[in-house]
Amino acid sequence: MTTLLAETVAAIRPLDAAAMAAADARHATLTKPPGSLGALEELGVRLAGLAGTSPPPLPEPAVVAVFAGDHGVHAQRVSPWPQEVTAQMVANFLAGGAVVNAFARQAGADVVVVDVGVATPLITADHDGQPRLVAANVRRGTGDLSVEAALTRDEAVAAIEVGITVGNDLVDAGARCLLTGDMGIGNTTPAAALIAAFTGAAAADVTGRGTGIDDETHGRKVAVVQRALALHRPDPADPVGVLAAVGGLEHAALAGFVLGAAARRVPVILDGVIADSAALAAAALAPDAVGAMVAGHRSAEPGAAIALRHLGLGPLVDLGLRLGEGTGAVLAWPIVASAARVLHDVATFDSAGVAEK
Ligand SMILES: O=C(O)c1ccc[n+]([C@@H]2O[C@H](COP(=O)([O-])O)[C@@H](O)[C@H]2O)c1
Ligand SMILES: Cc1cc2nc[nH]c2cc1C
Repeated sequence: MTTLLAETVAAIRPLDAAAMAAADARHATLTKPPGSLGALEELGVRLAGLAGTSPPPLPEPAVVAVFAGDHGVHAQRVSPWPQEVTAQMVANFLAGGAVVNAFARQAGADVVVVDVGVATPLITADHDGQPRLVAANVRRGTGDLSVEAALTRDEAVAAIEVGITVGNDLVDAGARCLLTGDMGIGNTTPAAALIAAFTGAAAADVTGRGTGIDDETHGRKVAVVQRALALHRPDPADPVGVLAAVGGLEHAALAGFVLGAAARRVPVILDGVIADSAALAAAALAPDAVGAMVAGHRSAEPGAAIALRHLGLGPLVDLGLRLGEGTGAVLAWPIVASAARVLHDVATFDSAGVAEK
């Protein structure tokens, strides 16, 4: 391990039990039947444990970081879309025209785009006031994981450290909630391989329809994931090795982004299956990182639910989304903020003069 990754992992600590107990006790005094906010109560308590204080700080401002990369496994025809769409969508994010931009404007979140592994040099116009591009390309696309390692170990570590650095820089600039986003044609294939490697689930159970593929393509995609697992025999006790063998540049960067958030004790809202697969790598590197994670939504991709179950996280939103870009995380952010705000704003039975049962 190089210094930044090792330092970041070493800085990740368990949730603060005293702050959690204080938030729990405060919930009991608020003008609502005990437990009536369901999963939001557990979330508010967890936010307090992460911050080490009750009530926890409001998770704002929020920034969604969209990590973009390309995939050698695209050559196996696992996605119906041409690889150039990755770079073209990066340009669309920067121009403010993608779904994540619309959702972020609606919610009041900022968008940054990170080129960690796009195959072609990005030609982007200067759009005043629009999302920023972080140029941090580690490699112009991965190797084809069905025939070779996707990345070298050094490249995997470099991509993880891009994610840590992006997270640190955003927190230094004032962000108090980090949201994951991804863009990469073909990236649901390495996501499936990572989820199989870290959870032990079968390739057929974690491999889905991605952007929308027919039965023949899906059969080929399952076989590709099986072949990759048989070829590399990834060892979940060696998370960097797993990311290098069957991962992707954006998956590795997202793992680092999650670790960075956990080390800085800022909540990180996971988007879809790509973030969920990266979160498994982050949890394997630092089990206490799970305390900082919030499952924004349950992607329609079948590996997502399997990954979230392995992490012990329940999704906040379940709308059948399968877009990526950070869209599900942005939709979940106001729910996360509401869980924190309850502990700030809601009157107590005493102060409001409401009778208890
Ligand atoms: O977020 C998800 O769960 C999700 C599910 C299916 C597809 N995607 C997005 O679609 C692209 C990958 O799909 P595919 O079929 O090319 O592997 C990539 O850009 C992802 O952001 C994302
Ligand atoms: C158009 C398009 C937009 C996307 N956003 C995330 N993944 C995507 C894949 C495609 C194909």
